Amino acid sequence: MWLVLLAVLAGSLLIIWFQCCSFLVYHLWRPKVLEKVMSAQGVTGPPQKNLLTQIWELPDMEQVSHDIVPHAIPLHHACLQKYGPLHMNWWRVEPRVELADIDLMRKALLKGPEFFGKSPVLGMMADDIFGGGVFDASGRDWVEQRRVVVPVFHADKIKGMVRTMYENTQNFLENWETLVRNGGTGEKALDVFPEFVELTALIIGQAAFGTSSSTSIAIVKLLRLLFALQSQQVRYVSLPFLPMNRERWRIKREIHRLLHVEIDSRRAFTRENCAASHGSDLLGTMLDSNWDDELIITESKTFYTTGHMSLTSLYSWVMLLLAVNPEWQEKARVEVLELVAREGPLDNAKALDKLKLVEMTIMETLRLYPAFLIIPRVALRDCYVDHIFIPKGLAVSVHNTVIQHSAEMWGEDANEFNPGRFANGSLAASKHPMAFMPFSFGPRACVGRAYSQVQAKVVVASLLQRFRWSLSPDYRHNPMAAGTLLPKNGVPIVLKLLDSKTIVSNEGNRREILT
Ligand code: HEM
Repeated sequence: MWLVLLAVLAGSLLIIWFQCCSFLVYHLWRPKVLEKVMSAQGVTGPPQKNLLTQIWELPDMEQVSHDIVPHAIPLHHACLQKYGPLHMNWWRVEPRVELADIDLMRKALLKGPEFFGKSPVLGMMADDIFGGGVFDASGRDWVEQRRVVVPVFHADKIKGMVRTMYENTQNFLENWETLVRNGGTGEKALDVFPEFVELTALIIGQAAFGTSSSTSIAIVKLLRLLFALQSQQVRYVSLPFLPMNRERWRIKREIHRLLHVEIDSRRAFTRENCAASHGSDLLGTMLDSNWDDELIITESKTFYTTGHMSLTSLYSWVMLLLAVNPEWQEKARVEVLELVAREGPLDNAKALDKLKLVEMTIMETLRLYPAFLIIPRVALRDCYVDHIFIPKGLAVSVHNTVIQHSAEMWGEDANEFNPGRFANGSLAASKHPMAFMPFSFGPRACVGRAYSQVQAKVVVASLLQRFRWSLSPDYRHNPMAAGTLLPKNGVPIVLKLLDSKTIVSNEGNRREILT
């Protein structure tokens, strides 16, 4: 009996000892070694700081300024000013090399999956959602997952999704019209941010999983709750008995239950119809690839999240920018109404291709308010980025937003809203063809790029076709990087129905629009 107790005690002590050692190695010794390797190359920076805590306390901006870098990532901004476009910094215990030099950024992003992966420190922030999926994975796992999911979001496949996007958007905006009409005053103030969460959720649910609107919205709302709880957990303390963590696990179980129901019903449908395939959408493709249920659930969480988060932010920022730039709102509306009058409903890819001003507006919004402020990587093995030696385990931050706001790249009006700069396409819009990178580039570039570009045109064109809007006096400007760059206080907008069928065309002539 005593011997058993002694053995258990010794075993426990050994485990604790190992854990302490690995904590010391990975959290104290290894980071310092990495820092030293970089400082030997002349790449230095400030002492260790916890950069992640800052965003939650940021006060609102005094006015609607698009110069968001000093506001949304103030410590990074200050360090870039002080130490230049190549320096060292810390995210919690993780040393990182910060890159804001366009050529180094390009070379880092083009590195293959054998060299660069995703950082475990970032993974910790949203592990419940992304952990193990294509957004988070590295190395071979990532290669296999990406091989399966990329074809589903190929530009040619997206053309077949336009109708789904269009119909869902029209139905959704009809509810907005009813709200305005029922208001009695001819206008209605609405925080559009939570509205776009629902719209993007139901589109990704139907386009990628064939799921009903109510289930898609339920899944996305639970994922948002989970994300918020896990971010708080990183912010405070991670203890299993905290009610916050019990709530986290409850929500996670419920999301998994809902996704299991979807997987089972797709399997049953395929069996009952003796079909050779489970379908060509994302869910069908994953099932046909014989992935196990756990991986399908992880990937489903990834796509429900990526499929709604960035687009919700994009539409909110578009509405803000067009509200404070009414002349651009009017120009883009004329383009939409004229196209509809000529070609009928914008429910097909061919018609959407003709929306040039709308496209320029979307690009300018993504330049000023990109979904991700920094693109993170971690070296999976010793390698070089240009002449700089990057030791295995060192994290790398690519400062895409800094470049997208750089006066050197975009001219003195870099922080102004001017969609006109994209008149000749994104490559010619700045001094460097790579300076516009909201979807990143290289092997890990956004999987949902074509999907987003098409859906954004459908949604923005539909908004312009139905409403004229201005900013509510309640709006408080606070772009905050919480997962994606989102408006911390929402975007309350005053909506009005288009009151006249006659508009001024972009050439300045009055023209009848027959819609
Ligand atoms: C405005 C919309 C969007 C923007 C600006 C955006 C931007 C990005 C960026 C910057 C990355 C990181 C790339 C990197 O690490 O180099 C990314 C990754 C990713 N995005 Fe998007 N995204 C958008 C919408 C979407 C949508 C709608 C989906 C899904 C339907 C999606 C799926 C993904 C996935 C799966 C990844 C991970 C790719 C990988 O690591 O291999 N995104 N996105």
